[in-house]
Amino acid sequence: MATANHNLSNYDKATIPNAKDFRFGIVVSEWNDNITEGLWQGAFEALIDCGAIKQNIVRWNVPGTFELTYGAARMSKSIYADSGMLDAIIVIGCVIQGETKHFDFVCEGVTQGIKDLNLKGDIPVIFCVLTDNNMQQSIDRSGGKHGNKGTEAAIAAIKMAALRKETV
Ligand SMILES: Nc1c(NC[C@H](O)[C@H](O)[C@H](O)CO)[nH]c(=O)[nH]c1=O
Ligand SMILES: CC(=O)[C@@H](O)COP(=O)(O)O
Repeated sequence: MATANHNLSNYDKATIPNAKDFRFGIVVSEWNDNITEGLWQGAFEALIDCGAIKQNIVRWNVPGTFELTYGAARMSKSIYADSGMLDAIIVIGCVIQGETKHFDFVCEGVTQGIKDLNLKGDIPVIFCVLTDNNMQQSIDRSGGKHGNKGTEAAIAAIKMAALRKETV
């Protein structure tokens, strides 16, 4: 189903576990920050709406989407003295097609990198990366007419944190 037929901000709290006991890490790319800040806001607000505690949400910034993999890998190894390991990580980026093939390599690199972290690591890493043809498509998906992919990612993070807890 294309995003055009599925608003990214829609969720039913009755189908989502309470997030009050979960710890979340969010790694945010600074490239296209007019978009990534909107995605961050959507994710943060949805986590809080579903019961997460503000002190249990850790944010790190990285220069661009390609660095999200390293940021998530380092964050997954970080022990938070006051709360222990994280329960889920969300990586937030926005890649927009330019004049060259660089778009393809950044998108492929982050996709494979995050996939590998999910296969090899113990903490689920949620892929909140827009890979758009133009800025308008990114605007539409970061709080515009198609909703907010950050919201969608937050719900996925809660559900995967619950799955991880249930399958220990
Ligand atoms: N063009 C975009 C980039 N490019 C930068 C890379 O992500 C990376 O930071 C650089 O190659 C150094 O390693 N990043 C985005 O997030 N979005 C873009 O549209
Ligand atoms: C995704 C990118 O790296 C891209 O926006 C860079 O633009 P260009 O391909 O014109 O150098």
